[in-house]
Amino acid sequence: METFGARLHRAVRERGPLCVGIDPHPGLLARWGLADDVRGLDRFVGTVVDALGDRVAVVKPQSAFFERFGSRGVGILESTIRQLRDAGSLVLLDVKRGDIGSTVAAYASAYLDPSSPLYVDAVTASPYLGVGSLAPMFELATAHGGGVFVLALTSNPEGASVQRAATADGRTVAQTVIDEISQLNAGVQPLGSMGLVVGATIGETGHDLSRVNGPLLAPGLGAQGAAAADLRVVFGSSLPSVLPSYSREVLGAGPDPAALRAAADRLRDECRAVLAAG
Ligand SMILES: O=c1ccn([C@@H]2O[C@H](COP(=O)(O)O)[C@@H](O)[C@H]2O)c(=O)[nH]1
Repeated sequence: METFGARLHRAVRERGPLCVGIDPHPGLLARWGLADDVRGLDRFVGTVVDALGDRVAVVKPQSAFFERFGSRGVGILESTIRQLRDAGSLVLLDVKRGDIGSTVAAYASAYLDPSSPLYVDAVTASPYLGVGSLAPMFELATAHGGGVFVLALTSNPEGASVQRAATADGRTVAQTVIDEISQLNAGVQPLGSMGLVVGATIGETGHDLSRVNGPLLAPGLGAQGAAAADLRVVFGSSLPSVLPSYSREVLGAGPDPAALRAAADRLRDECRAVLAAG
């Protein structure tokens, strides 16, 4: 069985370094001329999948925008996941789950067990009940070739007061998360399957990402103000492991499928140039 790290490595080589988020904000539905209801959601997501599913390495549905329509929204999420996987994109579900270990085990089976209707290639997870509490996710992901992206240094300004707080040994909270994930990926080739989320907006923070040996998801590009060139400052020598992620910046180009594709291609090429120069 091929690991998630290996599958991601191949997808990025074949399709380029880009993750596109599916975040159907009410404002975007309106701009696309769609109603803020389940039909509008279905049309919006269908257009994105048809336009991008066969050319983008990773697609990241944001679960919140589906959940807000209840069971019918979650039903659309299920079919979206299936269609994206059929089209060849890796699916990273942005759900930021975290809890005590026994509950994390249930989240793991919801997203990382191939028999689940919401089975995806990877999920985002929150480490604030302790990275160790996420062990059932790491274990199920490893067993089935999946991945987990753990929040480390998030793109929002409010994150810093928690994530950069000092622990008893002097490291920041974020650095302890980074170090624990690095241990899980140690020695794995070509890339570990346990990733981190590090926002492109955060600037130079002095955190050491050099031993992560896993993918670094970089949200915050575009709508939140960061540009591809900022990746250099944030990631330095870790640039080759960065997976740049854009949602509204791409989705705002719709609903014309050709315009969606052009936006994704342009951002992928910009990021590829920055990552290659690193
Ligand atoms: O630190 C983080 C972690 C996750 N996100 C998520 O990424 C997208 C960003 O959307 P844009 O439209 O590109 O701003 C969204 O789903 C967030 O929940 C993040 O922004 N920062």
